[in-house]
Amino acid sequence: MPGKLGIIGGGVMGEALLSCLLSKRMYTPDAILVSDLSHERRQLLIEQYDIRTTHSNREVIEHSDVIVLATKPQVFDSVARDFSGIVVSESPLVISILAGVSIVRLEQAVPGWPVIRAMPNTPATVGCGMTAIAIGSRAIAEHVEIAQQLFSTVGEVVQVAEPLLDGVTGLSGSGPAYVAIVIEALADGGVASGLSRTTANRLALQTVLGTAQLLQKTGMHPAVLKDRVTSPGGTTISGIACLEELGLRSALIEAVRAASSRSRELGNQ
Ligand SMILES: NC(=O)c1ccc[n+]([C@@H]2O[C@H](COP(=O)([O-])OP(=O)(O)OC[C@H]3O[C@@H](n4cnc5c(N)ncnc54)[C@H](O)[C@@H]3O)[C@@H](O)[C@H]2O)c1
Ligand code: PRO
Repeated sequence: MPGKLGIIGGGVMGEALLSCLLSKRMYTPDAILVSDLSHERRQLLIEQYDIRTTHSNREVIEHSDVIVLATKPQVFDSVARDFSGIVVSESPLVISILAGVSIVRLEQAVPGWPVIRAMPNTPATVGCGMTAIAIGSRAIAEHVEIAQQLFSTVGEVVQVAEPLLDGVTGLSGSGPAYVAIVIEALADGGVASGLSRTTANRLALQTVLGTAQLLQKTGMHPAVLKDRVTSPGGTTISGIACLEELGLRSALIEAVRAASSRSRELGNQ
């Protein structure tokens, strides 16, 4: 991908994108400028990735062909003010990963510039991310191509209509946290059954990874895989009966719904 990349907000997600884009050689360190208000974050990013950083969002805006907004949604109004009055010869593409902040609000903040909203997730750090993008009214095919290229470097990409991004946020955006809890809890179960913590962690992690890969590689429906593991009168059905009684399915459904609705709420603030 050509040109200069600017990232406003070098926190968890800004760093996740940055580290994978560098390791996949999509950008060289000298083509990236990151702004962050935190001196500690800037120092860490310089030491870790040998990139340039600044405290000034305006410097990033003036420097970049593609600008990724990666601050918390709660500080969006302040970041939006940094765009006002900036004159550029060619409008940069603005890609926002902020949960909830609508394309309309983004387009008002960057008058005349193309905007794309994206919802990536933290496995992007290791090139296994899942990102959904929604296209703003001023973005043309060339901008969509840039966003597709950028996020396909860090994992998979789907395009959705903007109203669906709240559901995406509740599922794949927040999902790594749910899956991490599942892995931790499976390992706890192993420890409760007498396994060492190290062995239990290893078993839990590889079980989740292997199951996901099996489903992905074969295209098998999850219910079919569940049935294949479950012998009549065997061990698995006892475990499944327990999960059903304690409501794992509805807990996960409600978790995705609650996170999606919080994403909508953040957008209305
Ligand atoms: N963490 C995730 O899993 C994830 C996934 C998808 C999308 N997102 C979205 O990414 C955004 C960032 O989330 P995060 O988890 O990386 O948060 P974070 O708090 O780790 O990072 C935000 C960074 O922005 C900096 N910052 C604060 N105000 C600033 C300002 N005015 N100008 C420049 N920098 C400023 C902070 O110092 C911090 O380093 C959020 O909008 C979130 O909705 C996060
Ligand atoms: N992390 C962000 C949040 O919790 C958005 C999706 C994942 O708000």
